[in-house]
Amino acid sequence: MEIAKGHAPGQALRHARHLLECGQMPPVGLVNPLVAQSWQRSLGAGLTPWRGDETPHLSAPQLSQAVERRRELVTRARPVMEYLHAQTRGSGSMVILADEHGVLLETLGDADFLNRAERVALRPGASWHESHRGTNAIGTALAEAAAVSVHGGEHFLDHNGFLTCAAAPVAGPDGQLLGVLDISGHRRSRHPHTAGLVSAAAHMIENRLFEARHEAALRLRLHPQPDGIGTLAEGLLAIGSDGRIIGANRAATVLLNLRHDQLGQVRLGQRLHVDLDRLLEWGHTHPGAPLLADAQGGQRLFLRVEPPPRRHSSTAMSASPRRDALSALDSGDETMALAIARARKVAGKAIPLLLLGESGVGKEVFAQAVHACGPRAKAPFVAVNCAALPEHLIEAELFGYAPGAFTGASKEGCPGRIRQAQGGTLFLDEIGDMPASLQSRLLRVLQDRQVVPLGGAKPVSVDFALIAATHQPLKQAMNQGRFRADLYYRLNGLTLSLPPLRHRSDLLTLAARLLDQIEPGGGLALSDQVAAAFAAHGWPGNIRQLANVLRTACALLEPGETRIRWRHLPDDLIEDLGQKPIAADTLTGDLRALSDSLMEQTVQACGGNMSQAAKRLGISRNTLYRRLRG
Ligand SMILES: Nc1ncnc2c1ncn2[C@@H]1O[C@H](COP(=O)(O)OP(=O)(O)OP(=O)(O)O)[C@@H](O)[C@H]1O
Repeated sequence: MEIAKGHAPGQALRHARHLLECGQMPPVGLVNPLVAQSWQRSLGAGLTPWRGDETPHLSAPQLSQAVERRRELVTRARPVMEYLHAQTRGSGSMVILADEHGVLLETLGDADFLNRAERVALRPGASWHESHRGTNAIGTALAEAAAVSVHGGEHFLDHNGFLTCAAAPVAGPDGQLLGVLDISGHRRSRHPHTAGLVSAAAHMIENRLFEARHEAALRLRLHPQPDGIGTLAEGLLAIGSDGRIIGANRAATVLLNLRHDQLGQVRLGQRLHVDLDRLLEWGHTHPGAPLLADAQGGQRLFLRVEPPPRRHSSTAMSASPRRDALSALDSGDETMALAIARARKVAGKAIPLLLLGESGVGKEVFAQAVHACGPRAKAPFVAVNCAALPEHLIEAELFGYAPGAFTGASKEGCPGRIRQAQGGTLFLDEIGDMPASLQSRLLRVLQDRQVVPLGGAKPVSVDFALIAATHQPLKQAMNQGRFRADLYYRLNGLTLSLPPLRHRSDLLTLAARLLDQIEPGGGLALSDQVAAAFAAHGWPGNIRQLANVLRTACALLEPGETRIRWRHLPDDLIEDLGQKPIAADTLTGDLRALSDSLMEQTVQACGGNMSQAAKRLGISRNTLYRRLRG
């Protein structure tokens, strides 16, 4: 740690000490700035190079209390200290663990290099705080919260000049300084690698503390290089069941630009572009394999995912089952859950599915999920919107045509959508709008499992699963003669009605899932007021409308903002929501009154606890007080 300008290193230090002993601080540059600052602090504490502040040794009960207070640190540090001791055996040095006050808790090693008085000073219970012993590696590492080496005359007290010491602080998983690890020996035994060894060992202890603290959580190991994972340079993250980062080691805080005081507040998605469900799935299906992810700052990091052990399945996250496309549509509504269960039973069987439901309830999404969960998943899913095509084109679109079959037809011909679905699933959307002339042709295809392209004589065999959908009451259309009865019965192997959004009991869960799809892991949520208004709204456009509203709202969020509030909603929706306020008996249609009333209700629900209510509402306590005062 010695530096010298115009002096040989030893000379510079001797000169600096001479000045110190004459009561002067040496000029800048004569000793390492860290040492100079520490000397300054030592003088400020009233010490002189000849006299420390010899605080009494802790008594045995006091020492056992101090050890008890740092039991976790001592337990995790001991094997690492033993390892260090093995590495330094025979070098005449000691491995020392001190607490955050500089009190020695444990020592290991050869004390032969010490005389009797010195042995007492390096026994557990002694304090090496800077204010007692001036500049020394343990005290100065604590004061600087950084790894420090102090050699010979750099020690403030003259009588410690025979020592060479290297120390590194040890922080807990929440960044709190817990203590310091040190190797001290006779100055003759100085070794250039000691400082690095101590720092690496302190990291090792920190990682052991981290793993012990977060053994039940989802943990991520990260590094810019795949080979860096598993080394002391790796970042460690612990993720809570709600997706928040609850623990990070020093390397992870640097890699993710994270402060320890942000732990528990920042969500993983705010630092890494990853989806929590996907991470968990990866961890289970690819144990040990690194996954590449982009950090917010643009850096690419390799992650190793360690899912929480299964025995801790009480947390929501670890309990989350691996989901396929159909169960991903189940967010808690009973009617949907029943539809999903029934669809799952017929997926892959030669039973046509007819999906009924208002526009935007997710019929096509449902059909895709049925396809994805069946044995035809690897073959195409082909959707045809029967209402969107002019009548004369539907025929060509569906059945295909031979080369030059009609004016404007391409020379190569066209296989048609039905043949494109070969082996997979044909989804006929808005089947209720299919012209009568085509209904009979479609019926023939379904009966014969053959297609005759327009202008072609030869029938072509086809094999596909059929799912049809309509927002029209198809049975009524059949009864009124607008839809062929025989086709109706061909289509409806199993009819499932998907509920409109206003009838779904899981609207808010669905909204939360949509938000997570829009910004995976971003921790976006509706404010309580908006959530309450959404839950009471009629949603004529169903999930399509909700998804669009949320997409726009997310685009309007300010950077760092995660709550969707009134100001993020389109004016026409706010009007609609205002016309249908929730709890109509207690509220007027006025939005201000609506939100005031919600605030009061929330305060009541929180038993008058304003902080809790403010947190739930996503506003500051001051705003809540101000609004309630009126
Ligand atoms: N479970 C869901 N999760 C996420 N988004 C969904 C879900 N269901 C539907 N959506 C979205 O809602 C929109 C409408 O879905 P879809 O096209 O499946 O509805 P539909 O009932 O077939 O509508 P239409 O009858 O008008 O064709 C799409 O943008 C889709 O992405």
